[in-house]
Amino acid sequence: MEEAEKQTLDGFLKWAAELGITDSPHPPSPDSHPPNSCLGYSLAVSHFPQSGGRGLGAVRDIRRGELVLKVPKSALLTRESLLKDKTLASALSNCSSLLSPTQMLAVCLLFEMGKGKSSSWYPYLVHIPRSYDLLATFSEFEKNALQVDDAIWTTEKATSKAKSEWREVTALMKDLNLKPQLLTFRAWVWASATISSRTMHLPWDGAGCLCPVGDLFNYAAPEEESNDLDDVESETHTPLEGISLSNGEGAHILDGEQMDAHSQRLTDGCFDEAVGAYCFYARRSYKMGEQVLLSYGTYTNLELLEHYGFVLDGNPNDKVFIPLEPDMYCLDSWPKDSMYIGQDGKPSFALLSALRLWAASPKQRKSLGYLAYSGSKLSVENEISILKWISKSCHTILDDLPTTVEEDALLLSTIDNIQIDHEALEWKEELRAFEGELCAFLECNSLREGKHGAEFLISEKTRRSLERWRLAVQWRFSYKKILVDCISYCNEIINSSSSQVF
Ligand SMILES: C[S@@+](CC[C@H](N)C(=O)[O-])C[C@H]1O[C@@H](n2cnc3c(N)ncnc32)[C@H](O)[C@@H]1O
Repeated sequence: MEEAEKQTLDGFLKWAAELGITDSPHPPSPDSHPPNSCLGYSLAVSHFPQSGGRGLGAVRDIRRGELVLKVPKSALLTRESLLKDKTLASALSNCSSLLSPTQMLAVCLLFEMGKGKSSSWYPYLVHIPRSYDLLATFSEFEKNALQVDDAIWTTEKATSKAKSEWREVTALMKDLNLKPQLLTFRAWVWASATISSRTMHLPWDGAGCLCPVGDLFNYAAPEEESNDLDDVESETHTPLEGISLSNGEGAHILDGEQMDAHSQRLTDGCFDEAVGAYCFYARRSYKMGEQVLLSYGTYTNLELLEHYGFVLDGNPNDKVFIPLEPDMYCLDSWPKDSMYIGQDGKPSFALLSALRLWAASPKQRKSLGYLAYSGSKLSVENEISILKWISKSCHTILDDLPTTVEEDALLLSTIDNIQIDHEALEWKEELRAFEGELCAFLECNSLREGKHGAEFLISEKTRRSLERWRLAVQWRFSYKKILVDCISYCNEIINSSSSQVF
């Protein structure tokens, strides 16, 4: 970390301590001086290049269920706290019924940013990232690099939502005399992305809150997520949404019974009314030096990309939906979004059940339908026919995409090399296999190839575009990998079942 960066970080952690933020269960008594940092007892800010960059590491061994951070209500940046500014409050009061809570918080955030160093939140605001990689920030090239219609459509939807929300608040932001650079669509996307990727759930405010220091926890997917329909239905997509893990006043560790009750829940941070603070508990035990992670909720990789701007390798909650005809899902009552192929390449319970019924004869359906509902096979022939159908569908999807999973793996490692070593001359050789896509990247970034290859220095803007291109390729790679694994899974079962038939 550079010296200047370290100094502002130290200043921020001191400011946070003065607000009562602490990683210790034994805060100083009210009449003593606040410590120089809110961290140091359980956590420290550190860099984790493989999982989220800046994050929080354990400075001691931490036990599962321990309280690791407490952020008092008064230290949360909310609409309520920012609306203490009278100018802002009066401007917003005229149009509050026309705007969503998130739009209002975004306007409040931009207004506060406009105050610069005179904002009381400045020590915190200065540490919020200045750019994001959420789908709404993707250029046309980056969007097309996703290749899959569903993902492209989700990106277009995210961009058009951001545009229409921005248009709706433009007059208000002009009334507030925001500086020209804070009135732009770029600034709006920044504020919306800050809220999408950093806010935490509050029971009383639909926009949630920005939680200084608490928003430095990087993400780990909730473990042991089952494919039960109950879980599918109870999934939540609120950013960093919390479910109460409250243990009552003065208690700092969840007991075994409480952990059991909560261990399957979706998050490990929540606002605790009894304590009057946002409380973060360790979801598992950590060794000193390990990164302490938070589960923001259950997300597929496309959802992570849309709401948080990253993709998780081996995300246990990732899914691929294959096209189904209406007669395939009208025979039962499974919701359509429960019919998918899981991250391990296995078809979900509901998909298998629906297809077993669809492939059965009317007579079989009548006499053996109950087996399908309970997740059992109807017959070897029925099973082979549906696995063949699934495998063929996966092949069709893969064949329609412009690159293979192997090509994507190669492109990913090439982009990684470019990110590590910006030697422009190596570009051309390494990327020859992806000439079309490379040309589009160069063109979109107003770069041209010289006679020795791509002769240019990578600007900050190009570096960011390269990162988003990488994310798009990483996403499509994990998507295709699921389909490839599903084909192998189906073939394996078909082969072993065929030997039973013949
Ligand atoms: C709440 S912030 C976490 C702290 C953040 N790393 C920072 O420096 O401010 C959420 C953002 O961190 C990054 N992030 C969190 N977990 C990640 C992970 N497992 N892999 C990659 N990026 C992650 C994403 O950019 C995400 O939008």
